[in-house]
Amino acid sequence: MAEIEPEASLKNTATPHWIRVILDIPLTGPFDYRWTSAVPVGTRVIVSFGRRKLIGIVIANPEQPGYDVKLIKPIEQVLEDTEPLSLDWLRFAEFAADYYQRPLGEVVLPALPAPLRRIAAYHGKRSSGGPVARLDARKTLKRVDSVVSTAPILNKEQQSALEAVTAATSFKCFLLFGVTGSGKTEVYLHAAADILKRGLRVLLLVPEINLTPQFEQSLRQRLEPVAGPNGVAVLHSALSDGERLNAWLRVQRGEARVVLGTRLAIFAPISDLGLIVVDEEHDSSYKQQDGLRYSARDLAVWRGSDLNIPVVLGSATPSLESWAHAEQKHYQRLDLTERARAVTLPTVRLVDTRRLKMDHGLSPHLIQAMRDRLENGEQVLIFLNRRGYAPALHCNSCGWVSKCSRCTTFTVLHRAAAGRHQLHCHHCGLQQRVPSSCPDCGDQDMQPMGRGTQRIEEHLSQLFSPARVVRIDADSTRKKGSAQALFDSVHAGEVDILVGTQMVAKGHDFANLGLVGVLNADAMLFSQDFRAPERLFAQLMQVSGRAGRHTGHGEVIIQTGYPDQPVYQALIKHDYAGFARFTMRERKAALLPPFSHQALLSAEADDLNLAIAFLEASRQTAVDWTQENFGDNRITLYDPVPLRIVRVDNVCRAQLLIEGTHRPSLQALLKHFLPHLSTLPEARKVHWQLEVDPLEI
Ligand SMILES: Nc1ncnc2c1ncn2[C@@H]1O[C@H](COP(=O)(O)OP(=O)(O)OP(=O)(O)O)[C@@H](O)[C@H]1O
Ligand SMILES: [Zn+2]
Repeated sequence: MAEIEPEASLKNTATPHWIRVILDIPLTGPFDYRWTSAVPVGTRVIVSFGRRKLIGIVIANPEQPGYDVKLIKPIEQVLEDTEPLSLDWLRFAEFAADYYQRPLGEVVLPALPAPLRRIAAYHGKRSSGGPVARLDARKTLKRVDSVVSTAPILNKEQQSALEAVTAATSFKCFLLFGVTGSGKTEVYLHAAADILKRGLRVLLLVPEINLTPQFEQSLRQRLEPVAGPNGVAVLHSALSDGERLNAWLRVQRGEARVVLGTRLAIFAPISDLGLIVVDEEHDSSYKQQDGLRYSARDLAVWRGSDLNIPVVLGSATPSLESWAHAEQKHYQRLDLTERARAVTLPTVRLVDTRRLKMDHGLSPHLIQAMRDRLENGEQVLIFLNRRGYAPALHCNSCGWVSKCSRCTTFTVLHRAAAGRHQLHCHHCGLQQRVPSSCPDCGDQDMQPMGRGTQRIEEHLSQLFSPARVVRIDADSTRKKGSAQALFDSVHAGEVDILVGTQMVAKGHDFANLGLVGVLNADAMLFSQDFRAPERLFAQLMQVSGRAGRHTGHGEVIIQTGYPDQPVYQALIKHDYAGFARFTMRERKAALLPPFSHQALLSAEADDLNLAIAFLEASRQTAVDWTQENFGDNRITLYDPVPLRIVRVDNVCRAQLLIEGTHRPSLQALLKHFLPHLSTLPEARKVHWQLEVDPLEI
């Protein structure tokens, strides 16, 4: 740690000045350059590196360079079109780099909008002064008229949650544990307004923005009267480079006082921060799945503690990690036990499918309940977490099943335009024509195997004709804005039956939706991943929570072949706490998180044996080191294993799980062991990466 040295440097008057710079390259830095004067820490500079020119960030002005003076090149250009990155922001990035075991340059530079780190944006033919100058020249600030909005009066529970949050004048982490529809959003909005009135700023993280544009809209309406017109900036990965740069600059320049964003917004260069909110804190989209594999939720807690400000984590189904913190009183729990609109939680019913005659995957109970609701003018949601027409195509005479040639998976049958079908691999993207006869036996009796959202949509349209059926999943929402249009039509009452994947479960406040039907929930029940029941519970609780939000009397029907499973039994009672107690006991017995900490080393190679050999050698290195340094078995190194889907796009994958009950020891091992891995002879033919606190195993 402490590579960044803000103080020492600028006093140094000797020339030339040595400038220490980090770059986004896989080599261990930092790198020293010279310049005619001191350069403030956090400044972006253009330097040459080998034959390339790169944009880097100044982290120190050392008195002496780190290597031979003769080798040190001058900086090419000091970029002054933005303020230097602030010291507290750099400290935050340094923590992330250290914790997730990545070089600082690979954390800091990717966190900036692309034009600020891309050399072509400055040296290209049409760069005219760089991206910031170009943007400022073009910018005509659109004035948004602030609408005075009507905030509902908080109920007692909301009010006391709000008071707890706004009373915190130093770091405190709150777990806002509120049932679905309990009005957590209102608590965030009121708390945010209070913080803004004190002249401070607010960061609000949500799992998804594109799916809930209404949320962005109501946030603007409610907070712009306090934050100022254009006082809200939105940051997420679907923005264009220009939009992202614009929002980022507004945040850095202090024009935007509220930042609403997805996980990447945790790296927003926001100063005078007074509150961080993480909505749906259990959601796995807070975890970045490539590059720097960070958890924005965990980083939010660190940032809050570093800045000494309150942090609010909200959920109806908190992660067991956060729940454990609350149990141990590290976090303060704030409970919202009732729905804000004074309506009841939905009734959850399990339909045991084992002895039933099903119609295209639908039980008679579900069909009848749908009829009743539709007749009553209410909307129905059918939840099935499986897109496509059918999970595979199958030959009835020889048993052949459609498989991907590049991955160890089935290919999924999709209905393409004009009713034609295609086979898609959901892992590598391969698309194939449907064979007219079985490739193995030549028989023409090929049938779809199982059901996806498209097939259910097709069947429901026939069964409930003329009801208006709409499907919302990754396929039906590929075009920009199409998800919003589809959700708008649901809110406008132009849809009777909504079929969807987990996209429909998150955060939507449907006014007229009375019934939720859940198909094929069991698929997640017997996964090898120890977190599968936790995820299943959260998902089903979320989707159930869409029923009866405004009018009450909502109903949820879960079709299952295993009604006795604890997950389902807890769901019918809306008993998150009971589920958590049960699951926590299991985790404790097996010493799994949150009772231990994990890291996952994964390796990819053309040949599975190469990946395993590398992991085996890595394991040995780690075993030797822990024996020598700890002399005990406080760290467990499991055997390397192939991934469940071992080959994807012709690359074989395996992983090594490292586990320890004492986080600092685990961190010490990782720190020691990573630099050795690339020197292992077995490393030559593999790609490897390390993930700290993996969510999926
Ligand atoms: N104090 C209040 N009085 C009346 N209505 C309220 C109040 N607070 C919130 N609401 C309304 O209750 C509904 C549910 O609120 P909200 O969507 O914030 O719940 P939530 O806790 O985020 O739920 P979920 O976790 O299911 O997404 C919304 O329609 C909201 O406008
Ligand atoms: Zn494939």
